[in-house]
Amino acid sequence: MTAPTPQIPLIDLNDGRAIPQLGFGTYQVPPADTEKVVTAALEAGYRHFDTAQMYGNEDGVGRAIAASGVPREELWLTTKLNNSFHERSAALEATERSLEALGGRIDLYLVHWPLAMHDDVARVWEVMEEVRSDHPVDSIGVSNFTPANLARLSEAGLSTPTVNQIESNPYFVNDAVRAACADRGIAVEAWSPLAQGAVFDDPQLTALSEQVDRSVSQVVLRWVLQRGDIVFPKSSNPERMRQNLELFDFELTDEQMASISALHNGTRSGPDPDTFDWRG
Ligand SMILES: NC(=O)C1=CN([C@@H]2O[C@H](COP(=O)(O)OP(=O)(O)OC[C@H]3O[C@@H](n4cnc5c(N)ncnc54)[C@H](OP(=O)(O)O)[C@@H]3O)[C@@H](O)[C@H]2O)C=CC1
Ligand SMILES: O=C(O)C(=O)[C@@H](O)[C@H](O)C(=O)CO
Repeated sequence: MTAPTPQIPLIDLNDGRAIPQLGFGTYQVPPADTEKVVTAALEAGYRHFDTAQMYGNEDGVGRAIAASGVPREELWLTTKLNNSFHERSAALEATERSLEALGGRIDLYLVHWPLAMHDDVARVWEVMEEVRSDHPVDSIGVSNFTPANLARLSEAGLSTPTVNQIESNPYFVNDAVRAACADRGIAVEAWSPLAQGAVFDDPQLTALSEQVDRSVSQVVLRWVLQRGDIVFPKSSNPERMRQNLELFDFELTDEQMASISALHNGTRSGPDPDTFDWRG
């Protein structure tokens, strides 16, 4: 039995398409559990899923979707080109594998990490443009791109990515990169919005959650939405999946928003894009 999907706002992309602002993340969902977890998320009402070649769980996402009976046009599927596949022929092969796993169509395909310490980001972006022209890949974007990486694409005369998926949470607001994206008309997707669980130990967020009578998770996710970013929390727990969808019947005041942003202390939950070059 599938729950009615809540009214989730759409964010306009610079290629004329529109993406649901709230979805479901699948990092650290083990491949063996993914079909079950994504099935539970579909039942909770999620229709937008974020996966990646790096996560090794695209097959499970695809199986859950195929078994769900949810019409494909009601879904949004994002996946990401892995770090070891930036070179053209490897990228084309990896894209074919992702398409096969995900049922033949990708809504949004991202360059997962820039690897700018080794490669010219313009080269992988040219490959992404080719993929979009020649494959059932509707929109292309980037992830973990710095302002310098974005500038390199425009200097090379290439198209503007639709989105930049970057770390953003109360401890690492990432506002300089968000501003660079806004200047270029690039939508921001906020990864690890809950700082991979660190927000739950925060006394100030606990106090605010008691004040507004919402969970800490709901308060933080609402903060992300009111900042205008796209977000896809991960949970393997059906009750928490449902809770993370219930974000559209309350609002944070400007003062409450500012108090969350003031928690920024520069602590990342994940790697720094200027140095991360893992190639699995
Ligand atoms: N492009 C990139 O480089 C990256 C992209 N991402 C994307 O962003 C998504 C979200 O980020 P992610 O790193 O997964 O971390 P999140 O910030 O979404 O936090 C996930 C953690 O929070 C817990 N949690 C979730 N909801 C609740 C709740 N309501 N109450 C209590 N605990 C909760 C989960 O535990 P439990 O499962 O037990 O509920 C899990 O431990 C990823 O899944 C992935 O899709 C993430 C990192 C990097
Ligand atoms: O989740 C992702 O999309 C990531 O790229 C990160 O998890 C990254 O691979 C990492 O944190 C490795 O430790």
